[in-house]
Amino acid sequence: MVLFLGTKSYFYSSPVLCKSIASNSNHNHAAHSLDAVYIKRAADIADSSAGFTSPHPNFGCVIATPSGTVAGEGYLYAQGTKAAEVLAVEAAGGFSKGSTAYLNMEPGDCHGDHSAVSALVQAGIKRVVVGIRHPLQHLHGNAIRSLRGQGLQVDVVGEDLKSKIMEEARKSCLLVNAPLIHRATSRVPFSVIKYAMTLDGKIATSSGHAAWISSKESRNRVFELRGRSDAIIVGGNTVRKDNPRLTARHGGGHTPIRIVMTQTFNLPEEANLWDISDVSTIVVTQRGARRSLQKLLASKGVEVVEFDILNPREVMEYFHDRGYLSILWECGGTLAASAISSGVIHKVFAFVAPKIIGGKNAPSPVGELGMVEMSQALDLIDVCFEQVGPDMLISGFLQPVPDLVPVIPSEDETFAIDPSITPYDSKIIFFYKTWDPYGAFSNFSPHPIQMPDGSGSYVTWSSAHKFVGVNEPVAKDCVEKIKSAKSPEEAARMGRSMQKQRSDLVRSDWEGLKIDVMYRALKCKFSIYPHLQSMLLTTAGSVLVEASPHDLFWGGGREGEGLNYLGRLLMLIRSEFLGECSSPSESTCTAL
Ligand SMILES: NC(=O)C1=CN([C@@H]2O[C@H](COP(=O)(O)OP(=O)(O)OC[C@H]3O[C@@H](n4cnc5c(N)ncnc54)[C@H](OP(=O)(O)O)[C@@H]3O)[C@@H](O)[C@H]2O)C=CC1
Ligand SMILES: Nc1c(N[C@@H]2O[C@H](COP(=O)(O)O)[C@@H](O)[C@H]2O)[nH]c(=O)[nH]c1=O
Repeated sequence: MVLFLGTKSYFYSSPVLCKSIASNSNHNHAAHSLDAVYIKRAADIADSSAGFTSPHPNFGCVIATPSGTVAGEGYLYAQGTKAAEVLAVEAAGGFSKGSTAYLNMEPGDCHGDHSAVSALVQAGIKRVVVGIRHPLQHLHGNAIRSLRGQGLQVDVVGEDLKSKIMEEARKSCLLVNAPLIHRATSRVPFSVIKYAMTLDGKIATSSGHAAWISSKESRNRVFELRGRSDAIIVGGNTVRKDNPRLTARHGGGHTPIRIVMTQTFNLPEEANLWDISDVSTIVVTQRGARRSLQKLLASKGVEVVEFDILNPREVMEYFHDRGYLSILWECGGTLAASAISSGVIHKVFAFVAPKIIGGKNAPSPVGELGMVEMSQALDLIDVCFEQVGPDMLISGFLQPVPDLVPVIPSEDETFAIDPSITPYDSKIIFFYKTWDPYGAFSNFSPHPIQMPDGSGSYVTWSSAHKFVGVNEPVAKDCVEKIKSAKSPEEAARMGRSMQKQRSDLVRSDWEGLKIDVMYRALKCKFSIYPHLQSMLLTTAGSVLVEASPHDLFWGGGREGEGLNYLGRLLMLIRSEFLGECSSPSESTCTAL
């Protein structure tokens, strides 16, 4: 764990202890470290306006002179205000000439406004470092192309600048605009669930009283979280029990709208949420529920939206279509469970107060999820711990922030990989667990192979390849252990754990090699097990996607954010079999 410094953000807050974001490693790429620092700084300042404006793209720009000193900074305050780049160039004045501009995100330059690009060009900026490309398809790459076209050197993190520290810097850029990125890659807004619970895991007493569990400091923090959201949502029971206001009382700025989700419409006629003088309220309900009360609330100015099927996913898709980027769920455990199991929650903020209230029937933050074993628990990613007043705030992601690299191949791309797929008419076959109908496509299927490892010896599991040829006794020992692993899972686990403990033992050319090793292993597997080859051939015309929610390189991710290299290779091999191409791996590998 490491202290994550100097960041003021909705998504990770300072000072915090974060479980897996940063590393203590020596920075091998010294040349990158300054770039990384300034890209992170650009992400930090981009966040400055959040909470005071509706969640919109957050842009920050830092201008550093050739000697590495900051000459100017700027961030976009709101849509339509001066671009971050313009402000930074103005602040840097004459020092801009020959300097480097660091941008957390490629400028949008939408609606014909090219002010960001023009400002950088006219100021004589020599080099631009871009944290992430613009996530919206129609803007993706435009500004970068334009800057390059006008002679500036543009380095995009993750493309032109690759290293561990650059990867961390890039992550800051992804996080600061997570809601926008979600909008570009998903059909639901970015959703955060926040709750306050006692040390014994209760969000209210058995009678339903909850004011207050968390401290004043924590509640002030919630006001800030509200200000960073487009809407706050609660269930009908929270309205009945708490009569909440759900306003962002953080000293001005953006005020989110309030949403109530009720099936029965069994709501009070008088409630704080029906006072829409400062901010509006939308009640979403089941079609036909208590029309007379609907009319009464409508007469007070409350908007009522009826759904044929009222569930969190339908509701989130509806608000996504209405343009909402980010939603804060402040409901009780009943609705929370429903939202989590619908897969619409991306981040959790849990305020834990050092209090014990007890109560067998006192509610907890998340109701029934139907899980029976701890192995089913949802693991949070990038967990942060922060003390807020007397409370502990624990936050983390339930789903990774999507990467921006296009994912499951586009129709054109797929056609190029495998011409048997007709664009516009392709079916997607997902596989993941070995017991799925196409589970044999998984690398964990029980079909061992013997494949040459490049050093004259044979290995069963491709995981061993990443340590092959490394002249270190531990690496050699690891290769031997992986070779004798009982199952592919065990081999993969050993490989992962060794890589985690001793990343220096992974062969230096592994990144460039792993796709080829996987290709050869798959070609071998599907060559020597005829029934697997037949199964692969029966999928001709379909897109194959490994539905791994965790592995964003080999798998397709939960929401299609993964690169799906396993699926791509299988499609390639399928088309080779269909075209009766042969490959050397067929003759050099065997079944066990
Ligand atoms: N400490 C904390 O952070 C918080 C504590 N609380 C406390 O929690 C208690 C209320 O918890 P809880 O009853 O779980 O309240 P919820 O906020 O989860 O409300 C549940 C209600 O949501 C509505 N709903 C609509 N659609 C769905 C759906 N698909 N799935 C589930 N619910 C749906 C229903 O309303 P309807 O019945 O109207 O149809 C349901 O009864 C109160 O005592 C409150 O004080 C609440 C929020 C935060
Ligand atoms: N009890 C509890 C919370 N409860 C949440 O806050 C809502 C009340 O908001 P408002 O009326 O705007 O002050 C309430 O309905 C519930 O959603 N929040 C917290 O941060 N800490 C707490 O201890």
